[in-house]
Amino acid sequence: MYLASSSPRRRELLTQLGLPFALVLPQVEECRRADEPPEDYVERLARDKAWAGAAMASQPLPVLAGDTIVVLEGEVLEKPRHREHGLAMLRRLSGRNHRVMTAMALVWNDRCLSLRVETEVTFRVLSEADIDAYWATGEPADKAGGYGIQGLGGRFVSRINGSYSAVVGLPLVETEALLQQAGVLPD
Ligand SMILES: Cc1cn([C@H]2C[C@H](O)[C@@H](COP(=O)(O)OP(=O)(O)OP(=O)(O)O)O2)c(=O)[nH]c1=O
Repeated sequence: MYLASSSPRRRELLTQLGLPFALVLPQVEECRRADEPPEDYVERLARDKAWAGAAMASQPLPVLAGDTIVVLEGEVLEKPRHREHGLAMLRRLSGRNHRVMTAMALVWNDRCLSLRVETEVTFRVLSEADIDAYWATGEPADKAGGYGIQGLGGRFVSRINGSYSAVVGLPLVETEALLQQAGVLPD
């Protein structure tokens, strides 16, 4: 199969499912439509990435793609555009709960199956020094919500309710079930 993703985290997680895959790297514009609910947006992006990946694939094999967003009080926090944006995101996440939504899509035989997983994450209160020092590590820059639970950002997370692998970018249990449903993996 193919994984349509440039994310090293998705690559590592998919490896945990134990099936061989090749990469395709489609470019999909990530732009939320006016009034598009976050739930629909994240799933649309995953589907767009999978279809774009299928259009590039050189062999007729299944194509898997995903998207992750952070949602705070109905607002979508994507990747920080610059330092101030990243710092502002971390200030907003400080001492509060947010939801991480990850959608996965699989295109196979001209059909697309998709799913969405939601996880609740609680941050401890962050000081300005915490936020400054974390930004300076470079870790937040390419991550939805401006943090990585699997890295240095993990020390800000006081509680998680849901799937850890979904927060990192690829929900293992649900993705395995999706691949089984499509017949890519045996039941
Ligand atoms: C919240 C959170 C996000 N992330 C990452 C997962 C995703 O890689 C990234 C969100 O961006 P995405 O747009 O979902 O993915 P991507 O651009 O990195 O890769 P691609 O579209 O090519 O598949 O944020 C973490 O690694 N850890 C976390 O704790």
